[in-house]
Amino acid sequence: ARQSWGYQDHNGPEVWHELFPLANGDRQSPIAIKSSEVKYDPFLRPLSFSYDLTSPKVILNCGYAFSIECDDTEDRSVLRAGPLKGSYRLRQLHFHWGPTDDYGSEHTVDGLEFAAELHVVHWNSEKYPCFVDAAQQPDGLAIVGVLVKAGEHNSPLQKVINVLDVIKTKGSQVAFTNFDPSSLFPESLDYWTYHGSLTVPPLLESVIWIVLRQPITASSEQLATFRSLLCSAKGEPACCLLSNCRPPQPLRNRHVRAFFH
Ligand SMILES: NS(=O)(=O)c1ccc(C(=O)NCc2cccc(O)c2)cc1
Ligand SMILES: [Zn+2]
Repeated sequence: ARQSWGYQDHNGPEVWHELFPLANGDRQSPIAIKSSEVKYDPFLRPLSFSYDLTSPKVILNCGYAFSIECDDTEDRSVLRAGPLKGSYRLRQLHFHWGPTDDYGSEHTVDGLEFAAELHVVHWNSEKYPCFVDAAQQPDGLAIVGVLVKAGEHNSPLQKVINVLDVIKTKGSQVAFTNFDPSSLFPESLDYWTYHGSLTVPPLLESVIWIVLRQPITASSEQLATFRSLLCSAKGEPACCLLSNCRPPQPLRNRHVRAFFH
């Protein structure tokens, strides 16, 4: 069978459409946010989230990133309000990064690329019975995107970085709990919002994106640790996951709304 997808030339974002035709859809993510073209929407509300420290359960190397997987069998950690109707249950959080500190975010702002990007993934547990079902619906998922720029050491992030050496190879995982995902949020919860998709295959167009305006920082050393993860499994020739960011996709017939003036 054809190689599965990845981030190298032979299986990366430029050829995903061969296996996943949605890649050329009309509400794909990420996008290039142009602040001059966003529209302030007075009906948008402040974001409201409440995360239970014990929701995170494991951290795993899924081959294209590492993700902190949460127990989403009940409504213990939820995101509400903002652009959302109802409440969205926390599922997992993960990062995207690039080969150097000069780029690696997925969303860009006024042409600016950041070093990395955090995605906090939630699904509409009021309307749908599980994540997989919600992922098939236009209002099924809500993902908070946090831009990461190279700079000061990030101490809440260090708790995550400290375990990456234990999940070096694809498919490895380790227990990871007593962690508050909101400890990674910036002080301001100002955001842009638009309707988009998953940024990796299956690229489903089921995401209400909430991109925070204020970036967080991470040190160059912390960012370098991301790149030391392997996309190869144990026993395979080592292949570093140097980059796992998809470039911005056409905006097509979409508008980006701002919560702030
Ligand atoms: N980069 S992203 O935040 O858009 C993102 C979030 C979640 C996922 C994800 O959960 N993928 C696995 C998946 C998705 C839909 C249906 C499935 O059965 C599995 C992928 C990308
Ligand atoms: Zn992501």
